[in-house]
Amino acid sequence: MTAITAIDVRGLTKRFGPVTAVHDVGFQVEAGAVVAVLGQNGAGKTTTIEILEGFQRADGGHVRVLGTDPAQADRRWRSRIGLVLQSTSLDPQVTVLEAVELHAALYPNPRPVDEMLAVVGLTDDADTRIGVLSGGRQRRVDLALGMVGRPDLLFLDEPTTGLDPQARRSLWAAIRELNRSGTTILLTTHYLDEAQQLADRVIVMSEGRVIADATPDQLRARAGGAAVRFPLPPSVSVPPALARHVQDGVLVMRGDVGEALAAIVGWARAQGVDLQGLEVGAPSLEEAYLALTEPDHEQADHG
Ligand SMILES: Nc1ncnc2c1ncn2[C@@H]1O[C@H](COP(=O)(O)OP(=O)(O)OP(=O)(O)O)[C@@H](O)[C@H]1O
Repeated sequence: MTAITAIDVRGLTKRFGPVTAVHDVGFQVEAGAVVAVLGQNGAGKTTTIEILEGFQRADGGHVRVLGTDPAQADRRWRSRIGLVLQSTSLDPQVTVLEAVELHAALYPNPRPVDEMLAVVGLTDDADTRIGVLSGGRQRRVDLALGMVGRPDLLFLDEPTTGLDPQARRSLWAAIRELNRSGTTILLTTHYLDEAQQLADRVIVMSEGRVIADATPDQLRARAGGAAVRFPLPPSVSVPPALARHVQDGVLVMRGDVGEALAAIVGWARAQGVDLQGLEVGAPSLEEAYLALTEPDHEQADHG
C-alpha cells in the first residue's frame, strides 16, 4: 500500500432521529499503526466504525478508508479489509479448517490456512466442529477469519471480551504478529490493559465526540504526576485522612510523593500493617481513562 494514511475522518456526523450518535468526529490512522477506540457504552464507537466499514451511511463529513469512501466501496476494497465483529454466527457443523478455508477462498491472496491456524493457536482443533469449541476458541476462529485474507486494514471489535487471561495473551501475540506483517489495526475495547498492550495510539470518545487522541503514555502523563498506590489488605481500616483517597480498595495518593509515602508509612507502622504491594508510579492508563470519562472520578490530591 502506498497511501500513508489508512483512515482519514473529518467532521463525521451521524444522527438517529433526535440522537446525534457521532458529532463532528475527526481522526487519522497512519498505515501500519494500531489504534484503539475507547469510550463508555453509547459513546459512538460502533456507529463510527460501522461507517468506516461501509455498513452505515454518514449524515455529514469526509471519510476515506484506504483512500476510498466506504459508502462507495467495491469488492476489491472489501477484500483489503478484515473484520472481527463483536459477535459472529458461524455454522456449528463445519470444522475449524473448513470455516477458515471457505473464508480464505473469498480473498485473492489469502494466507495458507495451516499457517493461519498456527498463528491463532488452533492447529490441534483443525478438525473440530465449531459448535463444540469453547467460547475462547470460537473467538480465535473469528480472528483467523478476519486475518486470513491478509487485510491491509483490520477492524477488531472487542476482540478478547470474555476470554481467560492466557487466551487473551495469545490473541494479543497473534494481533501483534499480524501488525508486524504490515496490517493496520483499528480496535475497540473496554479493557485498558489491552489498549496499553496493543495500541500505538488511543482515541477516547464520549457522547459522540473525540475527547482525547494521544499515545497511551501521553494520556497517562496528562492524568497527573506519579501516584503512590497501596492495595488495602482485607479488613484493614484507614483513618479518615487516608480513607478519602481509597478507590475500589486501593489507596491512591497523588501530589508530593514523599508526603504521601510518609503518611502511609506512618499509619502502617502505627497499626502494624504490612506494606507489601505498595507502588509508586505514573497513573495507569485505566486511571487516566477514568479521569477523562468520569469527571467526578476522584483525582486524589492528598493534604
Ligand atoms: N440504529 C440505531 N438507532 C437508534 N439509535 C442508535 C442506533 N445505533 C446507535 N444508536 C445510538 O447512538 C449512540 C451511540 O451508540 P454506539 O452503539 O455507536 O455506541 P458505542 O460507543 O459503540 O457503545 P457500546 O460500547 O455499548 O458498543 C447511542 O445513544 C445509541 O443508543
